[in-house]
Amino acid sequence: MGHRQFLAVDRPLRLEAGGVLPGYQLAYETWGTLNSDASNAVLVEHALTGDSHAAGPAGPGHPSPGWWDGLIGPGRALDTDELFVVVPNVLGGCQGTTGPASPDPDGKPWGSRFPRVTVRDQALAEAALADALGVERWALVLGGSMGGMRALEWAVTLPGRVEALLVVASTAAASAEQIAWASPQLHAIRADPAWRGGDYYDAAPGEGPHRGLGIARRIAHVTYRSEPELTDRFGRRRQAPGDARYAIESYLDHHADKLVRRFDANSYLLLTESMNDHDVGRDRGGVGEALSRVTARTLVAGVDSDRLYPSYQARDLAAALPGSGEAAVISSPYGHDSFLIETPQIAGLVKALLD
Ligand SMILES: CC(=O)SCCNC(=O)CCNC(=O)[C@H](O)C(C)(C)COP(=O)(O)OP(=O)(O)OC[C@H]1O[C@@H](n2cnc3c(N)ncnc32)[C@H](O)[C@@H]1OP(=O)(O)O
Ligand SMILES: N[C@@H](CCO)C(=O)O
Repeated sequence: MGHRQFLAVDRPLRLEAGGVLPGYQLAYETWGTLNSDASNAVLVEHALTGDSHAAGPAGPGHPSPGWWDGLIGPGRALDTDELFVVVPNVLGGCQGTTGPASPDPDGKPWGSRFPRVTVRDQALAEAALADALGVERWALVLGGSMGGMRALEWAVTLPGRVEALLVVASTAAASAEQIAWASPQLHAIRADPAWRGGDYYDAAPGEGPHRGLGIARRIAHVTYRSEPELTDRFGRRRQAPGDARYAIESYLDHHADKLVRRFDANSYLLLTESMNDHDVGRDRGGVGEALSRVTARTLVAGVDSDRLYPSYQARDLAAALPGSGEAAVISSPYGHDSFLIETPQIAGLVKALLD
């Protein structure tokens, strides 16, 4: 429990954009025990640079403690004395699940040949994990940001398999603004000469497209926080005497340095484009029509200071989801990243939905 496991899926996955993956591996972690009628399983979906390690301390293969540790564990909102909590790493990612850095059937890294993957494909890929674990119907599927997109796709694509749904700081379809913020990030990586068209896996250690990925993370990280928070925390301060950088620049450098040490640039591109492509209404007669398929008990929450996924998107989503009440508001100065920081508020939402 709480250590990384792997599921090998040996059948082809036909992808929405037309490609095929001949097979794939999913990395996942679980906490708690599946009960005899498999009615206590919860699926937790991570965001862009998250992974399967949602709970527990740092350890081998996990440089950081679980990203929703405050939520998952004995006596916590996702009480692992009662619930069986499952967290897969997303398809196309780089933390154990098949992605561009993984070997193709000939044993060479996929690199530029890895097919385009949508959020819908990612949810369907995870259905194989539910099957393998013996979970026909999740008691709850939840996630924030990109994880919220995946949770929503589960509830629309496989409505009979989702009893309750919690979507935090996310949207039914990526907006022009969200695609706009992603655009310079994609360009930054592709403009890095070390990216080499996506086939850089033979580069010496430290010589991959780290500059491009670091620039992408700096741009993204600004959008993850709020303007008042940055003003309060950093203002116009310089980082240190003799350091020409402003403190905010040093902060962004730090987050860029941390990401390039743990994340693959091609996965960043792929996942960013899957978020750009996210639209639950695609080929389903539009967003309203798609959301009308959802049978789960639902709760949607937005963050009042989120400039990347503004809270009106949560309100619109809640209004269009059958049976969902008004969107909940997470009140926080921390912007989009509040879904990772304000765990007591998320815990309240989980409890409200489960009770
Ligand atoms: C679900 C998932 O998908 S995400 C997986 C986890 N997410 C991430 O790692 C994303 C990147 N990190 C983050 O977004 C945030 O750190 C969060 C959301 C995880 C936590 O937010 P907070 O607790 O508010 O952390 P904050 O953004 O202030 O960052 C703290 C770090 O910045 C560093 N820092 C703060 N000020 C400065 C500065 N002026 N110069 C350099 N570094 C600085 C701190 O030392 C600390 O470093 P550490 O994380 O290596 O210990
Ligand atoms: N900090 C989060 C934000 C994206 O939603 C991440 O890196 O996954």
